[in-house]
Amino acid sequence: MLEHGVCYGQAVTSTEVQQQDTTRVQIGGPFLPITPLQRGRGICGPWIPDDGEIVTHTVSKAGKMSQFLWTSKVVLVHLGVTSVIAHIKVGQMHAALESKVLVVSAQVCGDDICELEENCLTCPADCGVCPMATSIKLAIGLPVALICTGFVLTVVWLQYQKQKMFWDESWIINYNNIIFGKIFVVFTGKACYMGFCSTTSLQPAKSNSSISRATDVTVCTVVNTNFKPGFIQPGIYDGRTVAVKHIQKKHFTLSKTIRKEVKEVRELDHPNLAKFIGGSIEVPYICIITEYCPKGSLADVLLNEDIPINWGFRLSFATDIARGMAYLHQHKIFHGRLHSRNCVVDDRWVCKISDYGLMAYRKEDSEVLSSTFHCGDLCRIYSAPEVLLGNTNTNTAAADVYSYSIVLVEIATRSDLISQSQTEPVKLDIMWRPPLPELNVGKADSDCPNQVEYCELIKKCWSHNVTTRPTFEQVKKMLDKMNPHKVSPVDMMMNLMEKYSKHLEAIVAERTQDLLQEKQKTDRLLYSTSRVLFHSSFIHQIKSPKMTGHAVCYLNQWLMILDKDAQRRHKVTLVLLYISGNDIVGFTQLSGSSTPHQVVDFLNKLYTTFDDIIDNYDVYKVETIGDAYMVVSGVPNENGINHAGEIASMALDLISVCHAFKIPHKPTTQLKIRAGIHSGPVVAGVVGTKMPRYCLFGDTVNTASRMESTSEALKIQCSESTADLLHTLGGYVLVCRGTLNVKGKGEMTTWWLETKRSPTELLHEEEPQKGPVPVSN
Ligand SMILES: Nc1nc2c(ncn2[C@@H]2O[C@H](COP(=O)(O)OP(=O)(O)OP(=O)(O)O)[C@@H](O)[C@H]2O)c(=O)[nH]1
Ligand SMILES: [Mg+2]
Repeated sequence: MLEHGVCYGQAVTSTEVQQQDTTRVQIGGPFLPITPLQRGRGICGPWIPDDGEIVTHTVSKAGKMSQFLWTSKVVLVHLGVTSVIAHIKVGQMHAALESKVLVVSAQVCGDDICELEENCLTCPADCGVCPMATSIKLAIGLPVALICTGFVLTVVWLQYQKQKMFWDESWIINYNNIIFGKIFVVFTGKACYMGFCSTTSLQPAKSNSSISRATDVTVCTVVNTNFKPGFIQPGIYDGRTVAVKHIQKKHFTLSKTIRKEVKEVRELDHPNLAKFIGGSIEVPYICIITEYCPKGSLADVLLNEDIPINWGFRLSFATDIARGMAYLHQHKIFHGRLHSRNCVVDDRWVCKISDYGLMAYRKEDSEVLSSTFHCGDLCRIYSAPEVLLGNTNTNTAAADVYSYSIVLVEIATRSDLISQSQTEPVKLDIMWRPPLPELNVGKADSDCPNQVEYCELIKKCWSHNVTTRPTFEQVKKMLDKMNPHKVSPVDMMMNLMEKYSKHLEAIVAERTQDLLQEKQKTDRLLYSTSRVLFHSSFIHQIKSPKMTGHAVCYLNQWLMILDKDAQRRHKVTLVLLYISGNDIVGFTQLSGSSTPHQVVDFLNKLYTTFDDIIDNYDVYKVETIGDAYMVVSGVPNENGINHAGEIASMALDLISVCHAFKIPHKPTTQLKIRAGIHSGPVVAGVVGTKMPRYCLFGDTVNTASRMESTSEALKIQCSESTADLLHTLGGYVLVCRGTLNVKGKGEMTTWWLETKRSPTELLHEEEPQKGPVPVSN
């Protein structure tokens, strides 16, 4: 059984192990490769034969670990649970120790041996790095290739676009497609503004072009003498308003230079640049079409004293120009003609640079190529000294900065330096500078927030030393520093408008107060007048909330309201009282024998007494004409059949008061009045606009009048219809007068109204009266 021994002394190499197809196992501690019967090499056993029998044997020697030969370890080649039996011989004593161990495969990555179980993925250290899979190669290579191709294509495309843009002629506008309105020019004494008339008058341009254009040129030449040969005309192109700048050229060639210029300006896009839209190249309608800014040029805005421009606005304009110019310079475009008329203000109060670039395109026949400003000598004030001296190219960044300094002065002073220069030839001196603005410093809106820095900026910008002039980027920063809490122009405008509206509100409140006071006065007047003219219920009606919207003070509206009343017929009772001096002498005689003053005094006293009485009844005094006093009941407020009773009771009161009434200037003369009452339908309404009166119309009025005229002094005559109503109401004593031949009416039975029984009298009556009151003839 112990035919195989374990021998020590020499370890095999891994190559050998591989070659010998052995398995290395380790049961703790250093391992030994096991090879079957390598006796020749001094190493033997233990080994496990193929039959699976687990047999091993070793001879142990005691000793220290360091002495090498102490171990009794057995190296097995069988995986799984196996027994390790150690036969130990100490002297004569033999001992066998068995230990069960689990033998596992030991793969060591990093031993420079690529085991079977190992591969490039699990152990690249031993087996080497796997070659890259084709899919990975594709996954990496494809995007890289795509990116590279994309890049190349983009470059090519950009180049193509550049070339395409260069040759592209879509910007060329057919002049016929521009619709022009009539130009109007507003003189403010200092500046001219141009704008549109109503769009209804718009006509296609060419039809009347020669005349209208000539006129337009004349207008503008007159206004801006010598300043500009061209002019800006607003027009409508492609549905939007555009600024059309005509160029006076007899010939036009779309040269490469012009194509290049156009391409340059078409590529520009900045909120502070008036956008180039296109141009017409058809002689003689050569023009450049740009975005139209409705507020006009900066000069127009600054010189218009009606526009409140606080310092927030001014700095905003200055910043806008600096931004636009910085953008232009960034694109290597130098303006060369920067002045306040080439800065335009849009409807949002944003300042934009106009007339930039396109030097060859806009060059007019009359211009010398080298000249910069169209405005000639007068525009010299904007030209940098080095330009005037001809030392440098006309279009330089520094020259633009110099021009900008003059614009800054204009912004600060709101003055027209060009007009002033006409009277000050000194400005033709290249050393000339406008005086630095004297600005108010303070916290108010109208004050410059930082006068020193603003003037410093101007000085730097117009410095004679070109190199010390700031760039527009620096100018922007300086302005930002000056105006740290800047607000957008629209917000500023809103603030201004808010202030303005508050101011307006105060004015409106004041005016409203005045109006209210006036209204109160009118109401008072109206009340007092209407008390005379109308029944109080009308006034109430008119002033009721229902009538809101009808201006109380407008009499015509009253008439409308009251006229509606006329559409109805009312059942009313009317009394007409007529004054007669005595049986023989009527009112005419009475007034004939009295002074007018006495008559007025007398009537006033009488009617005041009457008016006091009628207040106690549901009646409405229709009118008093001379000696006639007409009262009605049943209108405007209907009251069933009570109108007869109300009028009857009132008439009795009036007659009784007449008994005691003393005519002031004839105290001994008994006042005698006649009264006649009739009930029937009337139409009520207000007629006329002058002294409008609530009048009653209808036969009832005539009949009542007949009742009065056929009545007797201090008596009340009633028609049959009134008598019937009074009988129905009860309590009235009526005596039938008999039959009367009434003019226009024929035979009429009439009644005298004698008295009215008091409630107590009525109670004491043993038998209540049935039917009509007993009548005594
Ligand atoms: N409302 C409005 N007015 C403009 C516009 N552009 C120019 N203007 C006005 O038209 C006037 C004439 O403009 P231009 O023909 O360009 O002449 P200029 O600007 O004075 O001078 P150059 O441009 O240097 O030739 C300007 O002074 C402005 O008052 C605009 O877009 N809108
Ligand atoms: Mg211009």
